[in-house]
Amino acid sequence: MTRAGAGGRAPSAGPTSGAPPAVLAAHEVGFAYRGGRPVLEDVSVTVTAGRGLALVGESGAGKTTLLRLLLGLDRPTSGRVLFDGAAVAPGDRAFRRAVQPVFQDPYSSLDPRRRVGRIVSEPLRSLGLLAPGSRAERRDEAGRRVAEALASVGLPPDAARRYPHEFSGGQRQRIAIARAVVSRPRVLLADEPVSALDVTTRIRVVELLGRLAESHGLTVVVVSHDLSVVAALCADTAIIERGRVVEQGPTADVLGSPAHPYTRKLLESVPRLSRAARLR
Ligand SMILES: Nc1ncnc2c1ncn2[C@@H]1O[C@H](COP(=O)(O)OP(=O)(O)OP(=O)(O)O)[C@@H](O)[C@H]1O
Repeated sequence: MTRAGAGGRAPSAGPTSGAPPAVLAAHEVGFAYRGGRPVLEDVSVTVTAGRGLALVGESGAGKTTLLRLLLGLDRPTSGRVLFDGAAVAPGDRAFRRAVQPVFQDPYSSLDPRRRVGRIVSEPLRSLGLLAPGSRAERRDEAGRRVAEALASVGLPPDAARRYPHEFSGGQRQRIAIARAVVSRPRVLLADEPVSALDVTTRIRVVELLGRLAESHGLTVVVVSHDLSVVAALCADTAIIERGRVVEQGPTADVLGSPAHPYTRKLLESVPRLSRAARLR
C-alpha cells in the first residue's frame, strides 16, 4: 500500500488512537486460488464504520477476490481479515449476520423457484435469528421482518408472495438488497451492484443504497467501475492494481488529485471522471 509521489494518503489497516473504529479490515492479506499464482499480495484495507469503502481497479485486479475474503467466503493464504479488530473465525454467526453481500446480477442471484418472501427471509432462518416459538409464531415474525425489509427498499408487502421473474431488474436488485438488510447488518459488501441495470434504474438503486446507509447505519463496501457510484456511496477509495493496493484514502482526494500513475490512468479511461471528481 503506497501513495506514490506524496505522503499522507495510505491509512493502515489497524486502528490508530482517536481514529474512528475499523469495522472490517484486511491486514497484509495474500491470496492465491488453488494451484494458481498470487491474486492478492500484501493487501491492507480498512472499512471504517460510517464511511463507505470503494474497491476500484481494472478487470482481473483482484477486487472480487478481496470482497470474498472480507465476506469470509474464502480465507487468505497469508495475513488476516479482522472484524471489530478480531480475526474472523469460520462460521462465526455474529460476523455472518453483520456482514452481508449484494451480488452483481439480480437475474442470477435470486432463486427463481422460491417466492420473494422465502428469499428475503432466508438469512433469518439460516442465521437462527427468529425468536423461539411455535411454527406459526416464527412464520409471523419472519413475515413482519420481510415486510419491513421490503418497505425499506421501496417494495410493497405483497411482493413477498410473488416470484423473481415477475419483477424488473431494478426491482430484483431491491429484493436482493432487502435480503441483505433483513438481518440488520452493519456492513454491506456489494460487487458491481448496479452494473447490470440501465442508467435510470442504476441511479435509483444507488440512491437507495445511500439512503439505507444513512437510515440503517450501514457501512457499504462497493466494487464498481463506475466512479459516480463510488463518489456517491463511498467516503474512502482503495485503488487495486494487479493484486496490490497502490493508493487509498478519502475518495475526494484519490479521485480528485490522484497520486499514483495507475490511478491517473484509470481515471483518464473513465468518461465520468470529471463528474465524479467534482463530488467532493
Ligand atoms: N475461482 C477462481 N479460480 C481461479 N482463478 C480465479 C478465480 N476467480 C478469479 N480468479 C482469477 O483471479 C484474478 C482476480 O480476479 P477477480 O475476479 O478478483 O478480479 P476483479 O478485479 O474483480 O475483476 P472484474 O472487474 O473483471 O470482476 C483474475 O486473474 C482471475 O482470473
